[in-house]
Amino acid sequence: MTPPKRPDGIIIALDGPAGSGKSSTARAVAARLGYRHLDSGGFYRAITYAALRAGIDPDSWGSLTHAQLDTLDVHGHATETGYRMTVGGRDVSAEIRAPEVNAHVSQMAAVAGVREWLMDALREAGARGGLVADGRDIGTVVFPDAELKAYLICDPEERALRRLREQGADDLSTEHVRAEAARLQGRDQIDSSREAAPLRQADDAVVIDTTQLTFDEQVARIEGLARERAGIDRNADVS
Ligand SMILES: Nc1ncnc2c1ncn2[C@@H]1O[C@H](COP(=O)(O)OP(=O)(O)OP(=O)(O)O)[C@@H](O)[C@H]1O
Ligand SMILES: Nc1ccn([C@H]2C[C@H](O)[C@@H](COP(=O)(O)O)O2)c(=O)n1
Repeated sequence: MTPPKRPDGIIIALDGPAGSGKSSTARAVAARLGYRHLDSGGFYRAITYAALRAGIDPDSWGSLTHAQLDTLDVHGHATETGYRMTVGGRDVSAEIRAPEVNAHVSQMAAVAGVREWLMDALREAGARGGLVADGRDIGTVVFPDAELKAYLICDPEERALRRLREQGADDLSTEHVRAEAARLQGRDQIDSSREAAPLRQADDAVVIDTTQLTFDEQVARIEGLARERAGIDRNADVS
């Protein structure tokens, strides 16, 4: 097995539709390997939050210039385990998960200029390796040379149920679950049909259907593949 060509370890790319388990799995795999987790959706969310807060009309987002994006003062700060998003120097970890951001983030992520503007920051995070990055285009565009690519899929109603449970929803009726599944599929439709870096499976990705898996099973599966690709045994240091 060829040793990793990056000083801190391999890059693991996790892509897939909304709510398929990417971020939670990426965080857990990173913790097990002692790697950093990059939640790339958090960057798109922080830009969306900043633009809404600045009162920029969503209908004009398509023509945002790099200079305008700079003035939004959006930054991702590396921590021991991942990245913390700030806007205007303030931590916005909670704000970027708000319903208003959920409703608009796919629109922002479809803007080619925004994606270009963000690319350096995302690639910088992987410069030394030792990274588990999740998103929609990580294995296809951001890190096409990632040593391990996994594409997570899951039945829409199961994704909806998991999302509603995560939010502590009282109403888990079929009707409510189906409505949430439709919302998730609406986001998938925008993410996969846009011109700029659409959501799609990389040719060399391992597809993992999480519908029937427990969380621990999917984490163990990816951890195992990562250890194989990094050429290290289970008990050894992965870096
Ligand atoms: N196998 C599983 N069994 C049960 N729950 C799971 C499983 N995998 C993930 N989850 C839960 O599903 C929810 C969605 O997972 P997560 O946020 O990781 O998805 P995601 O793909 O990153 O979503 P998004 O694209 O919207 O950011 C979380 O509450 C997570 O804990
Ligand atoms: N690499 C990425 C990451 C995210 N997006 C889009 C997809 C969603 O519309 C939005 C938020 O992502 P989430 O936090 O729900 O994973 O950002 C993308 O286009 N490319």
